[in-house]
Amino acid sequence: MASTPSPHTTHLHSLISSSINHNKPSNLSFFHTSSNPSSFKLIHSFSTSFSSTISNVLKTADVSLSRDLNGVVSTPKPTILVSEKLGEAGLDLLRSFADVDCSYDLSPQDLCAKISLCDALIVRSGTKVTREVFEAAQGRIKVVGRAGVGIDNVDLQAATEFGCLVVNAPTANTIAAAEHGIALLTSMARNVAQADASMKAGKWLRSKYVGVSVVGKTLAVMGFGKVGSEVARRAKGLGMHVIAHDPYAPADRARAVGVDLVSFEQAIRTADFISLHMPLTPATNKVFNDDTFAKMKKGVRLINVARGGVIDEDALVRALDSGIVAQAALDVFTVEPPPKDSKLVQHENVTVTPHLGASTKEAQEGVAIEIAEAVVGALNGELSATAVNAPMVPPEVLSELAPYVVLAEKLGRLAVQLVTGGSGIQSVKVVYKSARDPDSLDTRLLRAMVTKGIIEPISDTIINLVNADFSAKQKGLRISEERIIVDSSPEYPVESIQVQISNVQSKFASALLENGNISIEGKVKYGIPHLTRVGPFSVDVSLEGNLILCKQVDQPGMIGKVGNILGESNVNVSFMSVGRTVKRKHAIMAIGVDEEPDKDTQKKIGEVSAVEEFVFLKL
Ligand SMILES: NC(=O)C1=CN([C@@H]2O[C@H](COP(=O)(O)OP(=O)(O)OC[C@H]3O[C@@H](n4cnc5c(N)ncnc54)[C@H](O)[C@@H]3O)[C@@H](O)[C@H]2O)C=CC1
Ligand SMILES: O=C(O)C(=O)COP(=O)(O)O
Repeated sequence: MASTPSPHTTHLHSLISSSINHNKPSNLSFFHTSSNPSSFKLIHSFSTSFSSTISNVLKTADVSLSRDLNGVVSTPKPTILVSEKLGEAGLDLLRSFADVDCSYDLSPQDLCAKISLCDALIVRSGTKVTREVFEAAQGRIKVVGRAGVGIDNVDLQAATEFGCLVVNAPTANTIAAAEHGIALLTSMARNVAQADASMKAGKWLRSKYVGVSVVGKTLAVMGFGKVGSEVARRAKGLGMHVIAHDPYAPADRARAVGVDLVSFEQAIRTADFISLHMPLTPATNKVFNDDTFAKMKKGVRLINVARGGVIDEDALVRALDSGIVAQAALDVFTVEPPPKDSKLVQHENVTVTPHLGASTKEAQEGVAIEIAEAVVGALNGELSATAVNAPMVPPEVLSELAPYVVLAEKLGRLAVQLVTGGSGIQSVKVVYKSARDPDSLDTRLLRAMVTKGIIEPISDTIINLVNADFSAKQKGLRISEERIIVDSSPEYPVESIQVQISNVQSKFASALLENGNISIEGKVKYGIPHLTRVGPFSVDVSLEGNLILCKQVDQPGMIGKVGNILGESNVNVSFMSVGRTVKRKHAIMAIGVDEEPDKDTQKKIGEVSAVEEFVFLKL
């Protein structure tokens, strides 16, 4: 039996090997391209190995190492396509890490043609990242970065299905958008744009452009998020009475700004000015329509720096013509740019800007840096704090869960290999034993990794944190979780993880519990994932290399017999553990092996008279 390496080394090795062994040809390996992984000095720091684990979770990086003629290992740079103008500071940051292709104004066809050569795509609001784009990417694109807030131009469902992470830059343009909202509000109230245009046309129309004052007027802020609350704060400074409608905003946040949260109806019935700051979603699509305009105070003034699609634009023209809406100031449109003959744009009571809300120098530099950091981080395998279609897992949680993440995937991978081929897996249960309060144990990562371990060996799909739940659902696989509180140290997040697969046949009957479920259980010991239970049998082997599970009559000499057969075939045993339920009845041998025993060797093991069943499993 091999001696146990130092926990730290083995921990690192297990983290690395998990990313190496589990890569598929279509998803280039993160660390090496050699056929002999052990020939590499792969890891020199914990942070590198840690990032490999995270990459394994996200599989966002397509960063293979290669050797030059002198054998020096180098990492080919990823390629990032930037399809709309981005601030220089962000571009510099991207260029220090990747080959950056700034191709603005691409047609949808050109975008589809380019995308399969890119690892990441950075867009603003002008690029439609459709399902066709993800299909055309042929699995290469790993991250879409939206340099701004609204992600309605990205098909999130398609991104998720293709395992592509979407990140945005949610904070850097908030003030710019709020300032633009206020600029539109005040310039509309005083007819600044119209008066300016008329003067430039040689006119001097003082009585035509008498405006309205804003002080004392009621402003309804629709959507009390980052931009909405900043607009509210500024409007208070102008002496306006501010109310807000937002079904998800906490009342105390509104109170802190001196704003009353009211219902949608109350907001639109009582406001003199209505400013829109909600996202465009199926629920908000055309929420301002003939019906809602009819309920508004006659002469209301409307500002939209959110998304054009929240307004039925034809209905707005009607409301302007009838005088329900006295004026509108619009930065955003259903179709951008709107048609040149748009009645709305041409309407004399409408002030328009070409989607300039985020367009200040300061905001654009900020957004560019924010998105560049998010995209580079994601390509490096870090979980993003601004992920839009994946759970945001704080770094401290992630670092604590790292070895359990590896354990979870290996248990999934082992469990599925115990299922007799052809049995459809429908129901998997993951049981976590932990001393921690179930509410403080975030298991999304672990569940995703169990799912990955189960699905990847039996499908072509690369599973990651983004698409794990979706892929399971697609395959009709129900993954349930149970958390059991145990009386151990809460210092460790998880005491053990058990994976059960129900209603299937097993090729290793000893892995079945009394309830007929295949069950395997593991623990992290000294940072190393271990298999600790197979069905009702206790074992204790480090989850590295490959594994032979062998059930035999519990009698002397069995270890020697099987060990000899493996030795004769030059198969190196790394770990071995024997477990039994009752003395001298049946026992299970769990043998870690470095090489895969050939068919002949496996046959010989099966022929040992006391061996009742055995199975070879790849980790
Ligand atoms: N014109 C421009 O250049 C810019 C436009 N925007 C747009 O402004 C909008 C708001 O951005 P942020 O404040 O940063 O986002 P946010 O996510 O901080 O705020 C949005 C708020 O809308 C609320 N909301 C969701 N559904 C709602 C509904 N049915 N009714 C009322 N409220 C609802 C949410 O609860 C949230 O509080 C987004 O659509 C964004 O795309 C943002 C920046 C620049
Ligand atoms: O951040 C947003 O939601 C915006 O609308 C800004 O859009 P832009 O990046 O200027 O095309």
